[in-house]
Amino acid sequence: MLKRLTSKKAPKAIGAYSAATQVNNLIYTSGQLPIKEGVIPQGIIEQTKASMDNIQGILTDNGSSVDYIVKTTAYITDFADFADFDKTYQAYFKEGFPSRTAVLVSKLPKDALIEIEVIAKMKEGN
Ligand SMILES: C=C(N)C(=O)O
Repeated sequence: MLKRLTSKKAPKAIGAYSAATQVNNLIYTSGQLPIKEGVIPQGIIEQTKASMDNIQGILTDNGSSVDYIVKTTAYITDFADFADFDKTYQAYFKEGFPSRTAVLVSKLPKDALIEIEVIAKMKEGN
């Protein structure tokens, strides 16, 4: 089973992608740019929060949550931001951290500093 997912808690796609796709009991989000209320906030801390809030919204709207994230990939444009990104990111997790890959990239859409995508399991019964 393959299902395209949407969420009112995440920004509208800026291109040809769905907020996420569900395959069996796994949700694959698209890369979430740090768009909050239509704008990209300043700085890596606020941008990390915005991307993670978007991910949280997509997951909770679709029968999952950040506690069910299996794997995260974070794309960052400046590794000088890494410590602030990491500290902000880790506050979203209560029971250990998902697997993660952090990748340095030269540029992101809308000149964002970060974009985060996740693979998450559905909660039992969803
Ligand atoms: C923002 C994106 N995830 C994209 O353009 O693919």
